[in-house]
Amino acid sequence: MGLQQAVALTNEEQIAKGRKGIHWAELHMSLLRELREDFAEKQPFAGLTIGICIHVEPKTAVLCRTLQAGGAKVVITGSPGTTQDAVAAAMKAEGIVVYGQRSDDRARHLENIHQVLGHDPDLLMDNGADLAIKMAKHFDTSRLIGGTEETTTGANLLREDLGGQFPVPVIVINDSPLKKIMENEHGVGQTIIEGFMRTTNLLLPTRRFVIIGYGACGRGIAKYLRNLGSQVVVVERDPIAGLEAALDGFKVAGLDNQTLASGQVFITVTGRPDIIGKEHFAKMSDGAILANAGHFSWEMDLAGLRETAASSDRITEHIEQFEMPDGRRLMLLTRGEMLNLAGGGGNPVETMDLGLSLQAVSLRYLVLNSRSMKQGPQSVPHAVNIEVSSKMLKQLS
Ligand SMILES: NC(=O)c1ccc[n+]([C@@H]2O[C@H](COP(=O)([O-])OP(=O)(O)OC[C@H]3O[C@@H](n4cnc5c(N)ncnc54)[C@H](O)[C@@H]3O)[C@@H](O)[C@H]2O)c1
Repeated sequence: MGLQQAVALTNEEQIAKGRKGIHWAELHMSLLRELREDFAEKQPFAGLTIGICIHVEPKTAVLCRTLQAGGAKVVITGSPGTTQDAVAAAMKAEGIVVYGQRSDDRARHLENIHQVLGHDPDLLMDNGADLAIKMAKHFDTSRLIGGTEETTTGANLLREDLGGQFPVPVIVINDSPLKKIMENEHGVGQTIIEGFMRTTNLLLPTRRFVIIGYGACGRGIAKYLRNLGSQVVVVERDPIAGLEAALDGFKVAGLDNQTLASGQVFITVTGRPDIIGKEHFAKMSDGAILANAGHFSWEMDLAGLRETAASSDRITEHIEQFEMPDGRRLMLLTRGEMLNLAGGGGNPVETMDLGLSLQAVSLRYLVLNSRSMKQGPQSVPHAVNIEVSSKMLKQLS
């Protein structure tokens, strides 16, 4: 099938399209539907504003509706490159305040974060600590009750950049064993492959992948790829995680000359910056494909790649070709943004039902208990994990 011509939709058409996507997600999000009924009755967020930074797409729209049903004013922005404009239009039509659009870059994203914080939120739901760090540095935090943080990257930033100091409790959703198992491993594993297939239209069996980072996400990607016949080499800094990869049957190697020359696809998924740099680009083979599954595109030195390349050319919506001075071509997928979100449909609906229910139940927990909790980043309370896992187990079995 050839490329389809993009046709601009009217706002009404965008709303209708967004609503259909949200409807499909909601049909498969039984945990959030159940919570929505409970929240509608008990109004745990009555009079409160919840400031959110999370990908704007159908599943998070279902979460926003759930919080809205519980009495909250919901103000949201997405992450650069992942906002679905039709979903944003449908959310706005339901009274949710949405900032941002798909074409936003990092600078525009930071302006959107500022706008969300301008609504004086009582609760924060963050994805990459953008809201929390900006609020701690530039806004009055006196009315803040607490917050949640979705990602490993955000938790690292809170713990390292702010030294764990934040004036209210922040529940780190990613620390929940439930999210690690269901979303990071199985959700990301399945959908990074979907993103690769959709953006490249290439065969998986026999293709040589190098997965950098063998945490929950990397483990999922490596295992799903192997199940589909790909050859996988794992690069891992931590010897414990490396040992686990080896025991799971993968070749574990450094990002050395041999790995760089033989790899056909490199996927970063560490949550850390500058994992692949100029010295690595210099040794990759002609046609090597670069993709990222980690939260920020900073895992590859893209500025360095642009600087070194003799020229670059966008050859499809999602593939940019960089011609190096020696004639080799490197192919960057989805601008280095998360491949499963920027190039695919994002994590499977059921995994997000679990992750986003952890968010909703944690926010309710903060409203009821924040005064007795310690300040700063902390794990998901046991009671929240038990409530959500029991419901999910019932659904899946
Ligand atoms: N794409 C998505 O939908 C999605 C979903 C969840 C999480 N994430 C993101 O994916 C990233 C990884 O998440 P996770 O839960 O797997 O984290 P994790 O902390 O469990 O795993 C990261 C792994 O990377 C390794 N690592 C760090 N620096 C390295 C280096 N220089 N070389 C090799 N290995 C290195 C660490 O040792 C660790 O084992 C984070 O940025 C997270 O926010 C993305």
